[in-house]
Amino acid sequence: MTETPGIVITGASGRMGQMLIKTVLDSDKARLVGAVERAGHAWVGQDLGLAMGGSAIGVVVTDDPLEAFSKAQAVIDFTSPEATLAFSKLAAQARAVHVIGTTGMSEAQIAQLEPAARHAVLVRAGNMSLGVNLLVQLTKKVAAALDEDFDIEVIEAHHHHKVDAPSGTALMLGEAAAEGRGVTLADVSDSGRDGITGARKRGDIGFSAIRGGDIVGEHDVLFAAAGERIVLRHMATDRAIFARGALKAALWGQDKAPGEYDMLDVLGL
Ligand SMILES: NC(=O)C1=CN([C@@H]2O[C@H](COP(=O)(O)OP(=O)(O)OC[C@H]3O[C@@H](n4cnc5c(N)ncnc54)[C@H](O)[C@@H]3O)[C@@H](O)[C@H]2O)C=CC1
Ligand SMILES: O=C(O)C1=N[C@H](C(=O)O)C[C@H](O)C1
Repeated sequence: MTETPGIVITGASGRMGQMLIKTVLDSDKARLVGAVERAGHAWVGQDLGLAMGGSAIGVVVTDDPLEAFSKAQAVIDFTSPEATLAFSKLAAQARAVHVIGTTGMSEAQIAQLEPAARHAVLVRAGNMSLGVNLLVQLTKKVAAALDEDFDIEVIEAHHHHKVDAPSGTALMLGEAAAEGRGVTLADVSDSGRDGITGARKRGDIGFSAIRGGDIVGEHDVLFAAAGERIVLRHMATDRAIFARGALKAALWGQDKAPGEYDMLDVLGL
């Protein structure tokens, strides 16, 4: 019998790291073969199960990503832009599928993933859930059907720890709306309104961010015209939806040619 793919989780102690570890441990389609944390983190050198407050599982948390990746068929990475860039090179070296959930990457950082994608499969998405990826397609469709009499606004809400705005999901939805309208998001994006901003420009796609408490992630795409409004909404109440999507991507990537992919490819949407 062939072994199931071995998975390494980076950012093991994080909100998503811990959810991903539970998801892989619960799955009969994959094995957890490594867990990576940043150098100096209290979990490094500890058994992962004990560090998470349970019983020992025989996986020791390491701060040496290459050593961990060399034993794996996939790396699932929800960390920070800088860490993700470094991991992309090492995952490519190990020929492991690199599933990237990290958000807040600049255009320049995203461009720097390209050399890794020549040697390995990269799957990157600002949101790995089935629901949001369906919403992306719906947004594109609705935007294509309506003209600029409908103002498009993307409104997102997240927990108070989140460090980037607009969220990766909001940007995916904005891109989808722009694509549906046949425009480039960078030309029409309007975020961070404050002060005397002037009236809204026709055709702009606006972004607003709410941060508070333990909100997992909520996204509205509002199409507002004179006399009527359409609201497309996704509400995440459990981070398991992102972890399930990421594991699906890691398994999907096993027999794919090197290159950059997203969750629409994985889900066939
Ligand atoms: N694409 C998606 O579906 C989703 C994406 N995210 C994104 O995932 C990222 C992480 O989110 P959270 O888990 O909430 O953050 P978090 O702050 O709880 O976890 C990040 C973890 O990465 C670790 N880390 C940072 N640098 C590292 C390095 N060089 N080596 C190893 N570990 C390192 C930190 O120590 C921390 O444990 C964010 O960018 C967030 O927006 C979150 C949820 C869903
Ligand atoms: O940081 C988070 O928590 C989330 N980040 C992703 C994003 O930036 O859209 C996905 C999800 O909304 C949760």
